[in-house]
Amino acid sequence: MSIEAGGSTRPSLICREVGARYGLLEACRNISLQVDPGEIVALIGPNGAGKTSLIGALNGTVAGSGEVLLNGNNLMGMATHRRSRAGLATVPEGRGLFPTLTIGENLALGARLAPSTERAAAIEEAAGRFGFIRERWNTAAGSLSGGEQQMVAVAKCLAGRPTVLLLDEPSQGLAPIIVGELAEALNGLRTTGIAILLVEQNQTLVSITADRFVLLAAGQVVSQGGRAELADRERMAMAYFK
Ligand SMILES: Nc1ncnc2c1ncn2[C@@H]1O[C@H](COP(=O)(O)OP(=O)(O)OP(=O)(O)O)[C@@H](O)[C@H]1O
Repeated sequence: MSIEAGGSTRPSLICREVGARYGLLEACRNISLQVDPGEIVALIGPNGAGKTSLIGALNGTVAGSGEVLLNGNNLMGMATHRRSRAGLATVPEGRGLFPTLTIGENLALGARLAPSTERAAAIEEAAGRFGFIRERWNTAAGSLSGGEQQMVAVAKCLAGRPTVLLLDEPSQGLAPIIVGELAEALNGLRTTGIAILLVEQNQTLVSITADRFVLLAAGQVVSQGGRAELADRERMAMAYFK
């Protein structure tokens, strides 16, 4: 499926039978899922379920198998930087910022993935999504709070005008009020048509952002569902969240 966003047709992220391995250890296998434009899909599951490994197989930082289809191309087998160029952006668990560079410099680096004629506008747009960014433009990223760093990391990815955003545990270490701000920002990205795959163990963030969830356990998909099931907070909390 694809929708019109910002005047252009956006593709879905389609994963077919994706696996990830570390040598002989198979961290996940046969994962098939789809994230449509403007959709937020939460990848949930207990510690060690294989969520981060799946993200790695998608972006090329972990050995992967299967198909990762975006815009008619199979990204599996491509080098990581080529997958980024193809529109797949990742905010990794450690956030991936350059701590000694300023916010502005980090966004400028992110924008290098956007076509050169679009970079200035892409930076402007990404910065505008988070209130504090403009005010603290010349501040070193490493001196920001955890929540601010998380938002700058998202903005850095957005500056590259990606089609798909992979987010690995963005709420980790953040105060509840900051998680709320992050949720608001993620929900605000729907209108851009970006497809978001959100690895998350924070039940609040998942329940207020995700359109659908995919539940992994022991490296396999054991359940999938929509908002209705996500709303069953108690069952989810008892079974799968920290
Ligand atoms: N670099 C690595 N080398 C070897 N095995 C690894 C490596 N990273 C993860 N694993 C193993 O792969 C399996 C899946 O781990 P993974 O980190 O993907 O799970 P997860 O669902 O993201 O868990 P968590 O929520 O704790 O991050 C686990 O058995 C883990 O021990």
